[in-house]
Formats: sequence, structure tokens, C-alpha cells
Amino acid sequence: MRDLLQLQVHDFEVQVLTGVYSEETHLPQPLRISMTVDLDCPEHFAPDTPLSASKSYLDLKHAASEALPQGVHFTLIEGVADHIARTLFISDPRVQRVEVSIVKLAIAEASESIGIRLVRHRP
Ligand SMILES: Nc1nc2c(c(=O)[nH]1)N=C([C@H](O)[C@@H](O)CO)CN2
Repeated sequence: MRDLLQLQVHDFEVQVLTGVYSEETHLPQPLRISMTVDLDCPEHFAPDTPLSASKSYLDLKHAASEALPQGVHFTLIEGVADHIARTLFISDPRVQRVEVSIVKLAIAEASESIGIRLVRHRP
């Protein structure tokens, strides 16, 4: 089986303009975003291996916050997930697979989590 390095950020909350219905189209709403990125893995990580041998997990937070376009309304949260995946593929040729889960916090009636999971492979 091949070695695998996964970078992960879970339960990152961001405000995003999204929603299908007219009452949702004006105000940003909270999304809880989790991301897993599969990265080409070097043969060995020594104690002094620099960050350039891997990829910063902070890049995942950036893709799900500052890299999202300001003022753009995403009808579906699938569109938000797709934008995040594209940002991560473009940012680094070693990224082979991106998994993005999004929970739409504002629509829960009790403790349920409602949302989507998108898995993309490098085209
Ligand atoms: N697969 C999806 N289903 C739904 C979405 C969505 O973004 N992806 N959005 C909505 C509405 O915006 C809903 O959250 C408002 O109550 C419904 N279904």
C-alpha cells in the first residue's frame, strides 16, 4: 500500500454569503468547514526536515477564508466546497485529493448536522 500524508483542518467556522432562498441572499451565514488534503509524501521526515518538504496546514484555513471571493453569493454550499478544492489544487502540484465537508449551522433545529461532503481528485 502507498504511503499517505494527509493535512487536516476540522470544524473551522467562517461566514459566507450562501443560500438557495431569497431570505438567505443578503447576509453571510456561518458554515463549519472541515478539510482533508492528500499530499505526495516524501520517503522520510527527519527531525530537521523543513516545512517545504510538506505543506502548511494553514494553507487549508486560507483556502476556506481569505481565498473565498468577497461579495460573491454561492447559491449552493457545493460551490463553496468546489472553490476551496480548486484553490488547493492550484496552490500546490503535490495536492492529489481534496475532501471538503461543510455543515450549514443556521438551519439546525436541534443538534443535527446538515451539509455536504465533496471529494475531488487532481484532474
Ligand atoms: N445540496 C444542497 N441542498 C441544499 C442547499 C445546498 O446548498 N446544497 N441549500 C439549501 C437552502 O439554502 C437551505 O439551507 C435554506 O434553508 C437547501 N438544500
